[in-house]
Amino acid sequence: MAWSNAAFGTTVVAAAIFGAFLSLGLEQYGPSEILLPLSTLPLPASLLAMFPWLSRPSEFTCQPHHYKSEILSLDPLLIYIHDFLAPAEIPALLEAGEPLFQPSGIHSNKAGHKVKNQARTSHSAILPADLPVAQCVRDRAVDFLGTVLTVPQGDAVLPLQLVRYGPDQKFDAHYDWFADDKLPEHGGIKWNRVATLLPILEDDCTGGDTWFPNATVPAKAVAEVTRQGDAALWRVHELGGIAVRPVKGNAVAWINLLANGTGDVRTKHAGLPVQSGRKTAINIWPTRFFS
Ligand SMILES: O=C(O)CCC(=O)C(=O)O
Ligand SMILES: [Fe+2]
Repeated sequence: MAWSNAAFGTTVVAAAIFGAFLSLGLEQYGPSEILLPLSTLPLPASLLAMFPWLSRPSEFTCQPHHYKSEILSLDPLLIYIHDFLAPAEIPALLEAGEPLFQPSGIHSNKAGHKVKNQARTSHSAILPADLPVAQCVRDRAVDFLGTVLTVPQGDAVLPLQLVRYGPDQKFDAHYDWFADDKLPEHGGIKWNRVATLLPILEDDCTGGDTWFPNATVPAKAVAEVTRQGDAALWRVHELGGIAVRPVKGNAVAWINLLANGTGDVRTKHAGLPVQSGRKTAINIWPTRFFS
């Protein structure tokens, strides 16, 4: 037997500790969410030597998704996605973004430069493209969009951008797509945003709805949300269209480009001012590059 008594003993103790953590984790979180809590526990050095992946907090195992989607508006197409984010993804994304927030910009020219503008007073944090949890969310967005995207043949999802609003901060009505003559360039290649997915990370706020002034919904749906009152996920806006309430974990998705590749003016939207508290969302922008 090549194993020494000491090595055997260490292994048994380590396995026992690992088993205890595992059962604790399973009870509290269920099998799919165990990796994140485990990686935050102080673990003995012998255990870390045997399972080095436990010591890397940036590691993240993609969570199985449980989202449900429903169409909010056909004209333009707006899709509401319940539980787009898995619960363990939310703190991991916020933690990664926290040190990276800067005043949000607006694209000013074709070179892709951004400038500050009073129309957009939020803060944004661009997450590293190789952040494991961001890759999980990005891959889910690609799956969700199905045939809308051709990844990797020409389309891509840009690094996720967190966007955060405090009191009185907002983003006035705008489009996420660029007009043909204003397409930004990356390394000399023009690009445009095919679609937008906007999942919510923090909803502890009043105000902060995402308003789609051109969205149309059938009268029966309006009657139903009116009946639901404050519990409704969206409301009819006094100036037209619908305003979608920020709800942690849920998302709204829409398609920015028409089939002919030009921008859809019906997708105009605004991040209405947060009145109190804080709202944080993710801009997921599946992007088409024109070679
Ligand atoms: O925060 C919102 O509700 C909208 C954000 C948005 O439209 C954007 O960042 O492009
Ligand atoms: Fe937008």
